[in-house]
Amino acid sequence: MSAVMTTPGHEAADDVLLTASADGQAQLLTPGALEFLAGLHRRFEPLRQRRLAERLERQRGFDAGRLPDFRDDTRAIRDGDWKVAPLPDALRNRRVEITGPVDPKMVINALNSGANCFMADFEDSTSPTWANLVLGQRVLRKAVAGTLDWMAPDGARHYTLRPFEEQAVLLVRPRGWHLEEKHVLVDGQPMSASLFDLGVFAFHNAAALAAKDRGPYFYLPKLECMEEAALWNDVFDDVEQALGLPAGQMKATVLIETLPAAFEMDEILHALRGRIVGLNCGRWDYIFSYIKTLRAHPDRVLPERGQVTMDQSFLRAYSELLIQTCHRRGAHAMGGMAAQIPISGDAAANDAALAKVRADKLREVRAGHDGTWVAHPALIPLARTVFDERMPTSHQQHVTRDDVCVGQADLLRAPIGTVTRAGFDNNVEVCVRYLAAWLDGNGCVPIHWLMEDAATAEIARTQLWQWLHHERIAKAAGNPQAGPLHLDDGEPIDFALLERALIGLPGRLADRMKLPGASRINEAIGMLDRLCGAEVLEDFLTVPAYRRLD
Ligand SMILES: CC(=O)SCCNC(=O)CCNC(=O)[C@H](O)C(C)(C)COP(=O)(O)OP(=O)(O)OC[C@H]1O[C@@H](n2cnc3c(N)ncnc32)[C@H](O)[C@@H]1OP(=O)(O)O
Ligand SMILES: O=CC(=O)O
Ligand SMILES: [Mg+2]
Repeated sequence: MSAVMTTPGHEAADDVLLTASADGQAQLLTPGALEFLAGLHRRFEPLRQRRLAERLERQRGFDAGRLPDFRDDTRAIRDGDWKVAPLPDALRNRRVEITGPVDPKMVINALNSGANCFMADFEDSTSPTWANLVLGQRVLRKAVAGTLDWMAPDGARHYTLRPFEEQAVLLVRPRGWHLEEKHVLVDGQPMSASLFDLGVFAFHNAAALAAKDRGPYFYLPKLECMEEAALWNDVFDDVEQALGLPAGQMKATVLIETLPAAFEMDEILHALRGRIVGLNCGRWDYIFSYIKTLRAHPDRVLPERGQVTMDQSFLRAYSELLIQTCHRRGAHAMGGMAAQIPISGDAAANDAALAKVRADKLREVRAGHDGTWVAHPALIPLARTVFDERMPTSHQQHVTRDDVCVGQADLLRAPIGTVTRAGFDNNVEVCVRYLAAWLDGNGCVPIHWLMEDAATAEIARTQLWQWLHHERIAKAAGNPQAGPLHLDDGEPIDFALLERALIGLPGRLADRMKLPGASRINEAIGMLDRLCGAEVLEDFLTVPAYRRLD
């Protein structure tokens, strides 16, 4: 193999070019690993591109007035009597799962947290700087090997892992199909971020996991249809063959977090039936996807973010359909993330936040979910108590929810509500602060004591766009009388309102210079202004933002 030298000291396999360098990269991206990644790229990139083109085509249909619906051509799958493969022991009891970005302290804290599972996240909560990705993969490799430790920079605390049997079961969430890894060029093309994240993790950890009677377990984000699930399945088959793993050793849990995917839950389970272990209600991306998918439907505008709660009927329908579908097929129906995190220094506010999380978990366990997510270790006992009290068995697949009857209209019904000035301003603030932190390498931040990540920020961004463009969209949809939307105090939602909110924002931020990503706030303001002003809604905030990273 003739190696191509890129950055001095960073070797790449034939026709693989690494365009950046980070600590420990040479031990991770060895010639063997790069050859493996190049193989994945060459075999699957054309299909990925086809699936992405189909997304655009599907969206063109929705923009022309069509509404998402259950497919006619897959009726036999929905009506058929089949089950997914049996679940591995390690993923039978998933009542509390903690999630978080992949820095060493987080990973150690999460694995030690007492949760049943830990989803190490390269997607919504990680800003994909090259340094973060390389560090994250190194950290996970050490975690699987049992050698991970971390010293706090001030030397005050040394973090080490609990014994393996006491650790949460590790699942990894690679980035979605829409993202590229620009630092790895194969034959001159950037490789898929999904294939990079999954490929590097599987390549380095499959053998060590197999030795512990585990496998590479993944959460798959932002799928839109069964063909995308089938693509993942082909990738898993290919990786298993290449690494000499038994078929089906790699497991998948799919996030149902796009509106189109809610109409294909059976089909997605079927496409991955040899390895899928569950579906998860990724509620934040789902709300974002609802807005994005129905952007050209002026009768389906959502009220402000705070009013779009899981008890709204379209979200209840989605989660109940997910439970019914999973339990019919022998898969777990995982709940999702409440955004509240513990509030320090204000006992009353903390009690109120925890009460909201408790109510959310209670709703999930009563509805029939087999487990749930928490964003913070302090929420684990609360979630565990709620599930232990009402779910004495390791899961509740016996709750078949035959009473649930969800049709197209139920999944699409827009909630009635309002947009307040505070809600509008909060969307602006969340977008700007999140984007600034993300550009600075931090993909998950607390803002006003709520966990904010790429999915929650996307809701804020797309809502602003949808409200601001409502009059134009409504006229294009055939309503020449349409006017702008209004705040509940009567002020029109227009670009003047946005400009005032953006200009006033820096002055409203207390201790601005201490905020994560403080130095990039003006850049984030400029980006949000452009994203909101564009006639065409950008599909993902992280795509233009990624061009500014590294
Ligand atoms: C929509 C979705 O996709 S949801 C999934 C993606 N989002 C997530 O995973 C959110 C993960 N959560 C987080 O990143 C964090 O909880 C934040 C950013 C919201 C808040 O973090 P912090 O401000 O550090 O919280 P806080 O100071 O209260 O943390 C206390 C301790 O808990 C640890 N901690 C907080 N959250 C987590 C977590 N998710 N996993 C592991 N440890 C955690 C902190 O590292 C800290 O540890 P230390 O005492 O050893 O220093
Ligand atoms: O990934 C989870 C979500 O809610 O989005
Ligand atoms: Mg998500």
